[in-house]
Amino acid sequence: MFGRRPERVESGGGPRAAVRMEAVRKTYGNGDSAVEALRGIDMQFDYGSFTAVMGPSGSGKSTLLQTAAGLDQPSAGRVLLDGVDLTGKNEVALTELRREKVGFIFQSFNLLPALTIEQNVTLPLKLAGRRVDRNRVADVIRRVGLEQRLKHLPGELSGGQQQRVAIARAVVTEPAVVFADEPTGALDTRTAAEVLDLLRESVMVTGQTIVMVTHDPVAASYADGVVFLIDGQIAGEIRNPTPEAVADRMTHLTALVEQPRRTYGAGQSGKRGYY
Ligand SMILES: Nc1ncnc2c1ncn2[C@@H]1O[C@H](COP(=O)(O)OP(=O)(O)OP(=O)(O)O)[C@@H](O)[C@H]1O
Repeated sequence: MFGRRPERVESGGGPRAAVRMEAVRKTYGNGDSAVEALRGIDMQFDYGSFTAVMGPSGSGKSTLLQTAAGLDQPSAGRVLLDGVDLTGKNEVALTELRREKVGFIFQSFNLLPALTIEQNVTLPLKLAGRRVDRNRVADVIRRVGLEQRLKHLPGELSGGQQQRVAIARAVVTEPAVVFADEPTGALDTRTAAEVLDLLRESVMVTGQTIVMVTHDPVAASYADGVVFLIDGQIAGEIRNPTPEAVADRMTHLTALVEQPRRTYGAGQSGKRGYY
């Protein structure tokens, strides 16, 4: 339904990562006020995988997403996006790379209110300087079930419908990876399930790679795997997650984080003794 795309392979013929993070560190500020948001992340997101990123508040999920997407530069280590090393690239080059290789879905939809649904979905193609194939745009909008709404404005749609437009906008350029930041955070349970079904479908049918930050174990269970962060480090992984397994792990991790806070009053930049 989403149309097929050729599998991306390395010159050697093996599968390649849509995103690879090598020893990535990110420090905000300096001196006494420095916060180590990421403390040595080594991981990769394979083509065609759907990964949820979870962790307690302040564990570094947003920072991981921003560095993986080339929205922010690591303080150390490197990020390869669709095989391209982002290290040392200036803002203009990063913007071009993002337009070519990345799609975004946000909790708050972030559609442009004065543009129609069709124009919103077309925009990433125009920004990337690509030829706009109206049939293709219509097809992507049809796949998210909004073909009757092409000429409507976002304000005329429900939250769930707006998020479906955002999915169409994110996949229209056939990006190497879609980053979704709490995509169901503003939706009721049933609408959230519809949106997650669509994300899952784009992975199953077109091999879209998706990295999704979420606080919701049910949302995470739609992914192939869940990566857990604590204090800017990877604290484990679950393959083929169920909501129960994810919730259990989160309860355990949150207890680990809160225990030293209660005992020592450590701040978010403080070193904690649970490793
Ligand atoms: N721009 C910034 N300047 C200074 N510190 C920051 C900045 N952005 C994030 N931080 C800090 O880095 C750490 C990780 O933050 P991040 O937002 O990545 O965590 P998170 O897991 O996404 O949190 P939440 O679930 O609450 O959104 C936190 O201690 C946060 O306070």
